[in-house]
Amino acid sequence: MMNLTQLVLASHNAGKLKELQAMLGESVQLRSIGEFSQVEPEETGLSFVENAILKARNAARISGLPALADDSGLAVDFLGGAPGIYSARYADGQGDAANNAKLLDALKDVPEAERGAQFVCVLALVRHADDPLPILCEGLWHGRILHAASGEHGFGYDPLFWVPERNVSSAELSPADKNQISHRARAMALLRQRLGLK
Ligand SMILES: O=c1nc[nH]c2c1ncn2[C@H]1C[C@H](O)[C@@H](COP(=O)(O)OP(=O)(O)OP(=O)(O)O)O1
Ligand SMILES: [Mg+2]
Repeated sequence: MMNLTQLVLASHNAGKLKELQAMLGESVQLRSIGEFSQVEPEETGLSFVENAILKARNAARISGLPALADDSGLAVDFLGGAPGIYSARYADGQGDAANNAKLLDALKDVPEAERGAQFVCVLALVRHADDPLPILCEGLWHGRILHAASGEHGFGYDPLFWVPERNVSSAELSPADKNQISHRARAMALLRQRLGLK
């Protein structure tokens, strides 16, 4: 269907590259879009799907390679699904620590039972920039927002995301363990099926 030995990953997030490459194994080499351009496209979509497609098309255009994009984020029940597609920009571009501080503050007096949240991941694969039929796969991961950060692994909101099936924060999971159960792992399992990868 396409030459899948090399894909460009339409992401400037090193954490995603590491996780996705580990999930794909050695059969497919993920090259970072950072090899081709440092300019990040504006994520103007209103959904994870739209932003994933937009990033994938942009990377395919720049690199000339088939492109995989990951648009993901954290949807918090008490906040009506925010920060959602705006997760990376929640604290106006000040980065992960500021995003986490803002989230803790927004949930300051919210009781345990109302702290439910889910990580969302949409993967989009385009064969070329104008591909009329992108492959789309999504994964969700349900958990709860902790009252304080815990753990050193992962990236982004991982230190605040309590994983009920393991009783630890997602930043306390080993990378291998997170890659078995995360939103990204679920989306990637679907993508592998779609591509006929073992
Ligand atoms: O497994 C995860 N563990 C913790 N946090 C996570 C995870 N997955 C997504 N997140 C957070 C990070 C960021 O605040 C937002 C993604 O935003 P998103 O625009 O998709 O990615 P990004 O800007 O970091 O890199 P890029 O757009 O170049 O792929 O959700
Ligand atoms: Mg982004």
